[in-house]
Amino acid sequence: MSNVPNVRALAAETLYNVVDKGASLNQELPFASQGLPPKDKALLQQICYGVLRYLPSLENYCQHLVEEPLKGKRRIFQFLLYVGIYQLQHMRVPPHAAISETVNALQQLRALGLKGLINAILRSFQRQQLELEEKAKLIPVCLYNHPNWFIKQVKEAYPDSWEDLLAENQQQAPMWLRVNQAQYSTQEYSDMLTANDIEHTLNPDFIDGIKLAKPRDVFSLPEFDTGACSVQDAAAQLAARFLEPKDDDTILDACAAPGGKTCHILELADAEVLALDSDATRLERVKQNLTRIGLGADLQCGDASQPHTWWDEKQFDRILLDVPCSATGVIRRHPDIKWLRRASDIADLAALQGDILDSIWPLLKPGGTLVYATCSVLPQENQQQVAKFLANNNDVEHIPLHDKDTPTTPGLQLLPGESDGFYYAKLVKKI
Ligand SMILES: C[S@@+](CC[C@H](N)C(=O)[O-])C[C@H]1O[C@@H](n2cnc3c(N)ncnc32)[C@H](O)[C@@H]1O
Repeated sequence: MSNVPNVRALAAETLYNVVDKGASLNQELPFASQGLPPKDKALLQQICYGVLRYLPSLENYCQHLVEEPLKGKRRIFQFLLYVGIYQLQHMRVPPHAAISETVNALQQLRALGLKGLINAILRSFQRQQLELEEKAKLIPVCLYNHPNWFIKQVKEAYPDSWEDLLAENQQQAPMWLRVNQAQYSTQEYSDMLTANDIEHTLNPDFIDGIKLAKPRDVFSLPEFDTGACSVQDAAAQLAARFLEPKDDDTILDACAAPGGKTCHILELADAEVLALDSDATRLERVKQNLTRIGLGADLQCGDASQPHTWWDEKQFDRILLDVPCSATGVIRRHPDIKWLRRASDIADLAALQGDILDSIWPLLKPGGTLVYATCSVLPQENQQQVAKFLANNNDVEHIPLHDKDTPTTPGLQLLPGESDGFYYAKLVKKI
């Protein structure tokens, strides 16, 4: 027996932990990938992402193909079936190899007795594929491969573009770099990439950013280890630019971990930054990121909605509020979000965000700037949140970020495409 773990078995276990047990893919994948050769790591990632992207269709095919649903501990074999069908439907693996490797996974899963059943179901899928696909397309959840509650909310919010948004969520997100302006200009780093034959493009809407033609290992990027660039989506790179940090400013980054935006602020200005986060483990990553780029900030573990527990009563020149959110703008990067989030989470998150915004506002100096940000596409967490804040407070001046940014429909909403889905609003405290 080979000592190399079977990737399909690992994928079935990972998916079972995410979908049935509610674990996050971000935590499960590195764990499952431990010790795998790079090629198998990439395959495991591709299969897990793919199954999560197409989960409702895969479930639907199996409802037609499996006489008795696999329940309890046997649920893991249901996920193995999804892994097999996903390969047959979407990957370039030759069908005989997809089926035999999936059946071989049963050895690792200690269920050789199911060989005949899994083999027969996958072969039935092959025979009935076209018919099953047509049937599934009649059900909206399977046609769009998103949960019903989310389809309904984006349809309401974006009556003209909701289908494009859902289709975009099914794509692989591009890999963007943020050039550390304290070390190189974007053009200088672009030239370094060209000299290293690394294909990429620039976009004037994202002045610190470079989009790679293909994802690659970060350590193959020039001077990555000394902080010349960082991996960060283009939309996320707008936060620090909208904040406009200046040398000697005092700045609060109130929901800072893992620190992408903290680092960007410090790359743009020699400012005094307090990076706050309520999660001590995630705060550790802010430290690691700062160390790599060679810049420093004060780190504080604390709750942004309870400033009296950590604030020294000195107001800040600028505040970045990158609040916890539904992350529905980054489904391309985290397809598990579709299945981990519930409709009821949105109202809870909006209440928490409102609470944080109200609690943090007094910490801003008169004349100071606050940037509110989420990686959500849902108005409840974005425009509606900020419109309510503007209506309830008369010491806030709303600063438009584009032509249609008004106090009743405030902010800039980016939808997934060239960048991730993100929302920004800029507020200044009246003097
Ligand atoms: C969207 S992430 C921030 C990403 C970060 N700004 C970056 O660019 O790397 C939101 C963060 O808010 C933190 N958080 C959640 N509730 C919080 C609270 N009540 N107070 C402070 N931080 C909180 C989470 O731990 C999480 O790290």
